[in-house]
Amino acid sequence: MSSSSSLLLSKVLCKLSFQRSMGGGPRTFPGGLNKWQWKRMHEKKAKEKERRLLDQEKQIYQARIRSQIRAKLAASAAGSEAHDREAPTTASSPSHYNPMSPKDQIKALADRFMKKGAEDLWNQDDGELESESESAPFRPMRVRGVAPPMEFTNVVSDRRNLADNRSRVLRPLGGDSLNTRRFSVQARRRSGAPRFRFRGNDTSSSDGDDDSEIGSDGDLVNSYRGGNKVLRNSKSLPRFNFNEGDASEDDESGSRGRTGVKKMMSRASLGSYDAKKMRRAPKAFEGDDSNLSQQVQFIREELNKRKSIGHEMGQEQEDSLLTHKRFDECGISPLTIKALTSAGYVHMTKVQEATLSVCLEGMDALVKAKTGTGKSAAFLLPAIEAAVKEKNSSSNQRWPPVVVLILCPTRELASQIAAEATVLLRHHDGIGVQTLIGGTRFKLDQKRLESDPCQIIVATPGRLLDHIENKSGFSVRLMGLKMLVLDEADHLLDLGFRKDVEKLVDCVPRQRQSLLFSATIPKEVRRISQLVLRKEHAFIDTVGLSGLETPSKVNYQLRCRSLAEEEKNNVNKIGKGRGSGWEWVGPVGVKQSYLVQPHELQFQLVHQLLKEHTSQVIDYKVIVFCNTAMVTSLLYLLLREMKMNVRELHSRKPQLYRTRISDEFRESKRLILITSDVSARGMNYPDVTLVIQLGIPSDREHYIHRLGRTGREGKEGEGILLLAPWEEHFLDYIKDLPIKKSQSIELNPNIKLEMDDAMMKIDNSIKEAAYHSWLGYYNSIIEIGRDKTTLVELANQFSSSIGLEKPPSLFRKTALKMGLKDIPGIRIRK
Ligand SMILES: Nc1ncnc2c1ncn2[C@@H]1O[C@H](COP(=O)(O)OP(=O)(O)OP(=O)(O)O)[C@@H](O)[C@H]1O
Repeated sequence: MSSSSSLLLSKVLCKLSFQRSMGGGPRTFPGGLNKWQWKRMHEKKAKEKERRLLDQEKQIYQARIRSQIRAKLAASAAGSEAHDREAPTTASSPSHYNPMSPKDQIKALADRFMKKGAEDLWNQDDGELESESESAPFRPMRVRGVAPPMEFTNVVSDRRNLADNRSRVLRPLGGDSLNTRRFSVQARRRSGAPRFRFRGNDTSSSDGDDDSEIGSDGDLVNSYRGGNKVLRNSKSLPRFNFNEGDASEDDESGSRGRTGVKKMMSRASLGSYDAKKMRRAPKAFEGDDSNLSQQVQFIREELNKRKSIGHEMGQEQEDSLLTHKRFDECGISPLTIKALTSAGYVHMTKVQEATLSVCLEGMDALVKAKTGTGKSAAFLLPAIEAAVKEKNSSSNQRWPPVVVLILCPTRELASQIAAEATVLLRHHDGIGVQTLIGGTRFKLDQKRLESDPCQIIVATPGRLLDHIENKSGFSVRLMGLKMLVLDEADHLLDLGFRKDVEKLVDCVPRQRQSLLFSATIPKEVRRISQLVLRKEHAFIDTVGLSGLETPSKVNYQLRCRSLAEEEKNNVNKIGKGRGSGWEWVGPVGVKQSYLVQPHELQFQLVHQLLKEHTSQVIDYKVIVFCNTAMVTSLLYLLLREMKMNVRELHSRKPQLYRTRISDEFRESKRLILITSDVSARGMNYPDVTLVIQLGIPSDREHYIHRLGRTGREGKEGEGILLLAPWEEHFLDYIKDLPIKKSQSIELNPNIKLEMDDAMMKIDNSIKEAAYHSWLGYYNSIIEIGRDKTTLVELANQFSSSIGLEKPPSLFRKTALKMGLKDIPGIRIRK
């Protein structure tokens, strides 16, 4: 020991003994510092940290200014000279930015940074970065690797979207252009309405079920989802434009160290998709003698021609979910290609095209794509490739390590994904997939894991944790994990599951690839996703500029008809079919509408809607979503009593039953499924013709996912939301979606009598449970649950509408927990 260090040590010991002799608690801190030194050191550290953050903010701000100037310069280069001269001034003009000085701006940003939840530093309050210029040139490029230097803000935005016809006609023929892809971690355009939130109701049980319903004793269990109070602002966020001049912008806007490779799509390879075809200026007139009317006529024709080219191409792209890119172009192993081909997958869907290369490169990704657009295959293919790679590199072990772990929120979804993986793995010997889901015998899982080793596991979080905690060998197998996938990521990161997911993430190696997929990715989830993802991850959003997560495309259905018919009816025609026997018969896609009806009439309304639909659509297949398992059960029994062809599926049913019903519904036509939110996400039931949502969904995301059970793979579908008058406020949260009020339906009084009869036949215990779960569900909704007196009145109306003489009583403890103990109309169980 050197003399200086021994001196220091003796000083520390001396100080300690002095303090001990003075009595009281420890007065020294590590390194022999006293309280004040310790405090000062921390203050200094905090100041340093603050300064660093301010520096970062400053850089970001400067990058924004530079980016703005470049964007303006680029725009003005294409536009007028006058604009060109103004560009640098406009960059900082108050119309685009806050009228603050840069210094104030940085300070404001830094102040906000210190507040809770301020990680998303570039939100709408920062003022517009730049306008969503329609005239901004579309320049396809390829971005590889995003390595942001900062903890919070990393922006690499590729704004190639399909919002306008110009961009639509540019398709990634060569394979490298990702025109539907946008990369970013923060500073992203917000799609819409504020997040509709529940105050309570943990809607997920640990086994991954997704019902919000009463506890096992029939009592109301109201576990709180507190703390999630972040409201989303509906204002759109500005985004950065990338163009040829943006090479340095990547660095400046928070991605220092990133190796950006931009590939310009060759004009030759664009073939008929050359967007410039549309943008090219009309041929110049030569000679001065051409008269003005000729010129006008020429320009008109030219414009019409361009319009029709754009329309055809845009329509072609919109119509098809598939892109031109084939699976055999992207380095997937031949055996997987063989399986894909026999499953009928030749071309990629948009989300697959946008994500596959990134995921195959080993990068972490957060992916948002519409429901029913092939997200499962988009993560299964890289997962299979990871398993193949690992199998080739590792020796034959008796129990191979688990290479890929796929987490799903529900058991049915896990089974469905495992089934899809099995199909894709059919030609790969020695690579297996297994499910670990609740509701099955734990011992059986263990036996399967031992007898049938697998590299890919699809699991619900609760059961997976059981295995980790109770089977030591299993944790060892997880040490070889290479890829973690979260399907329905926003739901898995929501409060109901988050703790489990956090624990699971702690049990797997840090050196892994993580992929998060969902049709909905709210702002909070973007932030929380950092729990799982590396900082350097890609955010891939194929939902596009419309920001509509629902399959709400509006295209034109063309129906062939005879010319004679056309002349007779003089119907509305559009470009392509003009004069050739085509007519425009209106928009198709998923038709969304809502109906308002008091709760006591809603069952009857559902019955009437079902009757109408089943009489009109030959191969009908309908899903009716209820908010709780017990209301699902009641409606099912009621409709069954009324001789409708129904099935029920919710978390109160045994797993074997659930699997059987799920399989039956998948295979069938002419069947109605009454279900709770266990079927809301990810379930791929082909050809669902109608989705009815009974009552207010728990949030905007649930509405979208439930609706997404219809209109899959680009097919048509219909969604109807039934609301009570006091539930109409929910419409504010989905006002950006194309949902329209439906014409009111006159209810048949005879059906009412029939329904009352059927209701009488249902056991009172079912109705009581339905009442309890109804009360629990609505009590958890902030807007309704706040006014307890009204809530209880409404619940009592519901109770009498389902044929209960008086409202069922509650346990005192439950009433207390729900804040309903002294509310008039609540009966307490003695
Ligand atoms: N490349 C492809 N070619 C043809 N069909 C495909 C392709 N990719 C996926 N599909 C089909 O599209 C359907 C929907 O796929 P999938 O269930 O993966 O959608 P999703 O985006 O995960 O939906 P959700 O958001 O509801 O979970 C499935 O029937 C699947 O077989």
